Amino acid sequence: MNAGILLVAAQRDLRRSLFDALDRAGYARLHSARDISHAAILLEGNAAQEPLQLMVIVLEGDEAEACAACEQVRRLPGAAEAPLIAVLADGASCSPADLPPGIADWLCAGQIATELVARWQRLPVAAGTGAVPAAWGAASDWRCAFEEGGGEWLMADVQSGRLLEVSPGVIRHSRLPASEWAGLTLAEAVQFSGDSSTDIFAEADRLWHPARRKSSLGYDTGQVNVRRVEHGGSDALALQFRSDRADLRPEAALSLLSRLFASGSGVDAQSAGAQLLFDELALDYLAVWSVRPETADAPTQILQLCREEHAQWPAGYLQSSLQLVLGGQAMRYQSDAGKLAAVDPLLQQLDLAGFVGLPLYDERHSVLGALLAGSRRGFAEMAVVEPVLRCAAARFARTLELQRTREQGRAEGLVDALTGLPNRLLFNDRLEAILREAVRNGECFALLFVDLDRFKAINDTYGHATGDQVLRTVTQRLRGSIRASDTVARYAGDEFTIVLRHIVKNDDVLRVAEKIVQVMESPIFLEDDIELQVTVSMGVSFFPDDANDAETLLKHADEAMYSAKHLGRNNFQIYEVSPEYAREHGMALKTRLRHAEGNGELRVVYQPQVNAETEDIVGMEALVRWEHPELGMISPAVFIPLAEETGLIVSIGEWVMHTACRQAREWEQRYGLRLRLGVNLSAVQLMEPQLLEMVARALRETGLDPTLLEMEITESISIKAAPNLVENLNALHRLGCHIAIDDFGTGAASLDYLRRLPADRIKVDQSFVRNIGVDPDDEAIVRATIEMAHRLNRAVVAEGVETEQHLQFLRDHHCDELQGYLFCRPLQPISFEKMLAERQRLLEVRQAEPA
Ligand SMILES: Nc1nc2c(ncn2[C@@H]2O[C@@H]3COP(=O)(O)O[C@H]4[C@@H](O)[C@H](n5cnc6c(=O)[nH]c(N)nc65)O[C@@H]4COP(=O)(O)O[C@H]3[C@H]2O)c(=O)[nH]1
Repeated sequence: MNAGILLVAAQRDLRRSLFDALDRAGYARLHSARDISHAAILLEGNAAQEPLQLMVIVLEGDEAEACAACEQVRRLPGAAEAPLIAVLADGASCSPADLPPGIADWLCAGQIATELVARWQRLPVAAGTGAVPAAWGAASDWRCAFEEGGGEWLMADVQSGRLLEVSPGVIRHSRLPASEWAGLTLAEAVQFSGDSSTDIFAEADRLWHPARRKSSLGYDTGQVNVRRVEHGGSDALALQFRSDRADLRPEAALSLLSRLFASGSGVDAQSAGAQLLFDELALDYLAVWSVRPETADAPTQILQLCREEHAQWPAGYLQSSLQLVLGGQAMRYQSDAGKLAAVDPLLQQLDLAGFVGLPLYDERHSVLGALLAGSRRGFAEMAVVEPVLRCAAARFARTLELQRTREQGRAEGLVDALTGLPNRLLFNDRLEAILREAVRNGECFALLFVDLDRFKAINDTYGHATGDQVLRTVTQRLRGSIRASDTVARYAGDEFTIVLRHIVKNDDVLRVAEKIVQVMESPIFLEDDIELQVTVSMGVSFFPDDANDAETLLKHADEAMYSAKHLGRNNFQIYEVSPEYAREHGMALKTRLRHAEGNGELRVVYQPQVNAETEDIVGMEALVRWEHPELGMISPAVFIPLAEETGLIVSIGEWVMHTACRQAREWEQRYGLRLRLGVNLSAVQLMEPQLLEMVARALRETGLDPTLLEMEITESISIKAAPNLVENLNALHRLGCHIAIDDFGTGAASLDYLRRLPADRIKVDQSFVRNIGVDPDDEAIVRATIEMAHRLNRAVVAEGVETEQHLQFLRDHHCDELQGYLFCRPLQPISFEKMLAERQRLLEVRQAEPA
């Protein structure tokens, strides 16, 4: 039995690529972890310390960080002996040479899809770990190492010391036919430098030793390692040889790529990257050209390296190879580029035998330029040179594209001159950034597409100057209707776009949309006593409910805006998915949700609650997240209703309860802080006859003091419609747990709730808190709620505290505790723990200071 494969990568897309690569190859039991603590949680069930089949860890940062990460991963259950493959992330500043000992192999992040499985299968250690693919055949037979990939392996009989077999890699790289190897002794084939070879053979220690391997030119220097294996039923020695020869090998190519990627992406980095390619691939010519198909300008050379100093450079239009590449044709000549010389004066002059020409493409696959590389000797290892050049070409293309986008931005400006709002270009950029952040934090946001009704008529009747005044007034009104953290932009002539961030309930957005429609209805008074009324039609789409990407979200909001126009203008419409799509999408999500818990895709994050006066932490709310392998972080606002519909909420809720109680107990023991833990209970859970038993079990198994646990129940549950609700809550109260009423003020039964339920605390809903300083009616609700709760001896927590103004108001009105982004966002356990440790450190420093 083995415990499966562990994947550790901080970046979601890398985690995804690792998972996909192994999943596609048919490996089961993949534990995909964000970091070491997450990995520890996933391997928690591995108490028997079953060995892991493989561990793949993506390394970021410098050498010390990489070594620390490898050491930590080794300490996980079942990880001590498991083969470890390191992946160097693009940002890693450690080089392959710095990698700690004990790494079975390494590759670059960009190689995961193509290389990971092949490398794993090529790893000799893979053979001994059980569930390896059938292609490996009998685990004890080392023939697999000979059949897979291009590595250099030599196998010798222990008794006679004679070679049994050499891999095709040895034959290829030594340039000696198989017949030359047959019958040789190991000592004739490989010579160790320094040490006595017999000792090394005897110890078979798997360390890399300097050595020379026979070749057509005498010997190639390099390194060798030796292992004792069973081969074809008898004892054998397996030697793996790594040549130092200048010829580019896969390993050298990967190392080159990793250095290329580490060289950054600016213009200087581009020259440094080109120089690296030129030196390492031993090129005689390397050039990068740029072309702008939208203009009639001739292509320009942006970079050139050449060993021939006195070449007469023909103009670009005379270089037929360049013209072909700029026309989108890739060229690839291993050693016969000479035949192009007749038609290309450059190749003729440089006398190139090997030549590769690659178009540089932008995102839309238009040609932006060309990469040309040539060698007089030809390319011996074309199978390696070409992919390296392709990766380099993709990188040059990205830099070129970025430069052009920046130039375009500067030329067009990013801010609309009339209204001072971001223009379409800047808005699109911001929307992408908001989207990335929302994915990272599992947040929802709304996109509003606002179109002025009949604006053209205003322009035609009153002139453009009046039209401009109207647009400025509309801008002010839009800005006044949203929060500072939201974004409004002038998307085109009379179209505006708005992003409302951090939304918890879709109803909050509807309130803002209603408000915009209303404020627009007030007349606009212009110079010359002109009074106008401008109305808007608006469409709303939601992330992630309606789409996961910016383009589709905009498209959906735009479609909804057109339905608002069709419905008589001066209104807003929410994007509605077609019933079939909703059904399919919902079904697919539900199916995935069934496996989310088992697949380890659920996470619990924790948001601190602080004392309103001291701002010191007094509690935390546990909030669940679903890290879907394809869709990214899914907000509970999306999947809790699905979980409720399917009944899965019972097991998900139980998992959250256990995880959060265990975490709270751990922090309590480590920091001695008696932090209250708030856990949400859904209506479905509250009606469950086994609720009390489930909570009692979680408390018993984790050892958390019941008085530290607080159940958060939403006020929108109807007491009448929920059998067992009052009994369940009374029983939980008797157990010692606290009860908090969540979203207070949003339901119709607030007072009834307070009267009939054993509530200790109420949480003022964030839709009211958000409007402090904006809407006097909502301020009055917050004030009244605090007063009433205090009169009934209940404590009050305000949710969604985002600004200093909110804080001041709540303090002035004696709210007890606060929760919101002003203090802290919901945090992953590792970050929450860092915060607790930092708090403790500060306290200790303060105590140590003389009074
Ligand atoms: N805009 C804004 N938002 C803030 C701020 N401070 C906190 N929030 C968000 O407000 C929500 C507070 O949780 P809630 O009202 O219980 O509302 C929760 C709760 O009703 C439900 N939920 C979350 N976890 C669970 C769970 O484990 N079980 C159940 N049954 N429901 C859960 O999903 C709802 C949404 O949760 P989240 O998306 O995590 O959203 C959280 C939190 O991220 C702020 O300053 N500004």
